[in-house]
Amino acid sequence: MAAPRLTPEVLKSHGMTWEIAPSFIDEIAAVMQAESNPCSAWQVLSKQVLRQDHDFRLHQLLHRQVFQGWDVECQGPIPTWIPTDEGTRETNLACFMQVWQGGEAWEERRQGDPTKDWPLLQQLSWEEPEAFWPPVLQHLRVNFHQMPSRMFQAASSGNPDEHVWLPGARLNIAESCLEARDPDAPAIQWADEASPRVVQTISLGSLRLQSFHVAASLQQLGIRPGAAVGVAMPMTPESVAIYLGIILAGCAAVSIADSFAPSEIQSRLKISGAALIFTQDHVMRGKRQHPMFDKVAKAGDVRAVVLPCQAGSAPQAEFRPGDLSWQDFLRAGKPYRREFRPCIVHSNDICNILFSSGTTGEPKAIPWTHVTPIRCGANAWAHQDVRQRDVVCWPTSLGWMMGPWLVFAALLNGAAIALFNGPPLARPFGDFVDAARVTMLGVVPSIVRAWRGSDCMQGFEWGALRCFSSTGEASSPEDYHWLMARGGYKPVMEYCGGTEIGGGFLSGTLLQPQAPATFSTPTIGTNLVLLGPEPEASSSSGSNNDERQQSPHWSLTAAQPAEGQSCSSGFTGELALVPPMLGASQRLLNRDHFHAYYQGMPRLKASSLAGSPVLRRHGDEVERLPCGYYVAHGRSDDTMNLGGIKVSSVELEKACTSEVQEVMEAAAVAVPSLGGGPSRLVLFLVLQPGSLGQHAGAGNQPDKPRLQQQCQQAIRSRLNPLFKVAEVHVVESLPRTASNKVMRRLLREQVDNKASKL
Ligand SMILES: Nc1ncnc2c1ncn2[C@@H]1O[C@H](COP(=O)(O)OP(=O)(O)OP(=O)(O)O)[C@@H](O)[C@H]1O
Repeated sequence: MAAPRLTPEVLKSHGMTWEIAPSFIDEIAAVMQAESNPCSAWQVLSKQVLRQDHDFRLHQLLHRQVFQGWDVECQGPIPTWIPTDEGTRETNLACFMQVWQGGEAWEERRQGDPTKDWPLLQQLSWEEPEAFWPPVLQHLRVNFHQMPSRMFQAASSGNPDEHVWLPGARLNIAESCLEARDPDAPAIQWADEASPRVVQTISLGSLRLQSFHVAASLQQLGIRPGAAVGVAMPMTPESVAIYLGIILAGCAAVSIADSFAPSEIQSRLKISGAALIFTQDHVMRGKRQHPMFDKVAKAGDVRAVVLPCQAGSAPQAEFRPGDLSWQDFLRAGKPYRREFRPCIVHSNDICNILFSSGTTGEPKAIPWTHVTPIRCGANAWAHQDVRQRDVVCWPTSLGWMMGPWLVFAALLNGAAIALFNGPPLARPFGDFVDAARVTMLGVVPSIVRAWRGSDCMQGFEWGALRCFSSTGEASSPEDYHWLMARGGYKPVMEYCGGTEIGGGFLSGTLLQPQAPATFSTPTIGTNLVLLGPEPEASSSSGSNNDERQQSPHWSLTAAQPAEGQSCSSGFTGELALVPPMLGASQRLLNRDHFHAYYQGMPRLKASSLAGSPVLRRHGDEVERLPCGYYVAHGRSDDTMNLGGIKVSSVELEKACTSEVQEVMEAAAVAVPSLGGGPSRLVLFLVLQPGSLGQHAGAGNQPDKPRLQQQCQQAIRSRLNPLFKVAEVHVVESLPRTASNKVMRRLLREQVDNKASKL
C-alpha cells in the first residue's frame, strides 16, 4: 500500500495533535534528507523521533513512508529493526567470530564482517561439528568428568537414532549450570504479583545449595539414579531448585504443567514410571486458589512431596500415607547437602521427560538427554544473545519445553532466570520486567495480542531490554511491529522448533535486520530443507499433503541459497531437518521414534557429515523469502487446498484479523464438501470485546453474514479472490492445547461431525 504524503491533516488522522504536526514533519524531513538510505533513516526515526506514546498508526505510517521504494524481491522483507555497528560488535556471535579457529573453510571464506560472515558460520556450525562445538561448550562451561572422544560419531548403520553426540562423555548438566561461575552472581530474580517491583534475588551459590539439598534428600529417600521424578507445580524458585536437584541426583525430571487435569497428570506419570512427584497444595491464579495436590492425588498413588502455595506456611492438603511435606523432605537431606556429589552420567542418559503440546495428535513423551540442554544454551547464546549477568524472562511452565529451556539458556550462559509469580497478561508483569531489569523477554503471540488489546503495558521503558523472543505459534506482523515499538524498537527473535529438538531450527540474530513475524536464519548447528511438490506445481498444486507424503517427487531447497544463486528464491514447502542435530531426540517413550520422524521420508543425496541422511520430518509449512528469510505458515496438517490452490490456515487467519477490525482471533479450517468436490473454507471467529454491542444483528446476535462478507473481502484483497468463505462461526474462544496453541484439528472434527449428522 502506498503511503500518503505527510501533511498536518494526515498526521492528525494518525493521532497527532494539530499544534505539533508541522514541526514533526520538519523533523522527519530533516532525517530523510540527512540519511542516505531507508535503513539508516528508519534507525534514526525509530530510535530518536518516534516515541511509545505516539499512536501506533503513526509508527506504521512512517515505516511505510520510509520503505516505500523497498524492493522486497531483491532486498528481502522490510525490516523494522536494523542493527547498529556498535551493537553488532558487542554480540556473542561477533565476539566468537573474532577468535574462532574454524579451520580452512572459515579462514579462506570469511570476510571479517560479522554480518556478512554469519551465513558461513551458520553453515559450518552444522558441517564442522568438531571445530564448532568445543569452543561453544567451553563458553557454556560444560563440565566434563570424562571428555568426549569427539563431538559427533555417525552410526555405521546410517540410522540417525543411533548417531552419538559427545561419545564417551560423562557429565551432569545440572552441575554445569551451578558450578564454575561466581557463586554471588544472581541466578534467580523473582517477585510476587502483589509487589512486582520488590524483586528478590537468589544467588547462584544459594541455588546450588538448595538444589544439592534436594538431591541429597532424594538420595536419603532411596530414589536411585535413573528413576523418574515428577514436578507438577508452577515455575518458582523452589521448583527450579527441585528440577535441578532431580537432575543432580542422576534422575529424570518429569515436568508436568500445573494446568493439567488429573487424567493428563496420570498418563504422564504412568508413561514415565515416576517414583515420586513434587507438587503444591494449591496454585494461585489471580486472587483465586486452585487445588493442585488434589489433582495429583486423583492421578494415582505416586508418592508426593507437597510444598505450600504460601511460602513459609504448612501445606494445606490431606496427605495420603507416604506423602511428605516439603519441610520433612528437606529434613531428610539436610545433614548431607554440603557433601553431596552430583551423580555423573553418560551424555546419553535422560535428564528430563517432556511432553509435546499435542497440536497434531496425542502428546509425545520426549526424553531429553544431558546433551539436549546444550542446545538450549547454545541457541540462547547465538540467537537471543544471552550474556553473562543478563536477566532472562519467559513466562512459561516447567511442563512446556520453554520452562527447562529458560533454566539452561540462562544458567549455562551465566545469566539469571526471571520468574514472576503471577499472570503475564496484566500490568504488574510489566512492572516486574522493568524492576528486574530484564534483558531478554520471551513471549507467545497470545500474550502480545492481549497486551495490545488492553494497552496495559503503556509507558514502560524496559530500559535494560536488548531483545524479545517469541515462540509457540505463528505471530502476526502487525502485533509484532507494535511489540517492537512498545519496547522502544528492540528486535523480536522469532524462535521456532519443537520439544523434541530441545530448541529451535529457525530464528533471528542481532547481526541481521529483523522483520516482524519473520525468521532471518536457520539456527546454529541446523541444516534444513523445504520439501515441495514438483517445482512447476509448487504455487498451484492440486496435490494435498497426503499425496505429497507418498510422492516420490520431492523438490528440496537448502537452507541457505547456494553461492551465486539468486537471493530472490521464494519457495514454500514442508520443513524437514537434515540430521544430525545436536540435542534432537532419538527416542520416544510412547511411540516408535523412527516411525514418527523418519519413516517414508526422502534421503538427501549426500552430506559431508553422515553419508546420505534420511530427512527428519517436522511438519511445519514454511516459506523461504528472498535473502534467506523465512515465514512460518503453521502445521502442514493445517494447510489446505482450496479449489486446487494450496494455502495455509495462518495466512487466511492473518488476513481476517488484520483487515476486519472486530475480529480478535480467527481459525481457518478446510472441510471436505458433502458429496465430493473442493474443500470448503470454514472460519471460526472470536470478536473483540464489546464489538457485539456495536455491530450486533437481529436479536443481539453477531451479524454473521456481514462478518462473512468482510472476511471474504479481506481474503480476496490480501490473498486470492478464488478462496470462498463457506461458513463463519462466531465463538467465545478457540480450542487451545494446554500450552495455548490453537487446535484446528478439533474445529475440523466439529464441522465434520455436524455435517455427518445432516
Ligand atoms: N515462532 C514460531 N512461529 C511459528 N510456529 C511456531 C513457532 N514456535 C513454535 N511453533 C510451532 O510449534 C511447534 C512445536 O511445538 P511443540 O513441540 O510444543 O509441539 P506441537 O508440534 O505443537 O505438538 P505435537 O507434536 O504434539 O503435535 C512447531 O513445529 C511450530 O508448528
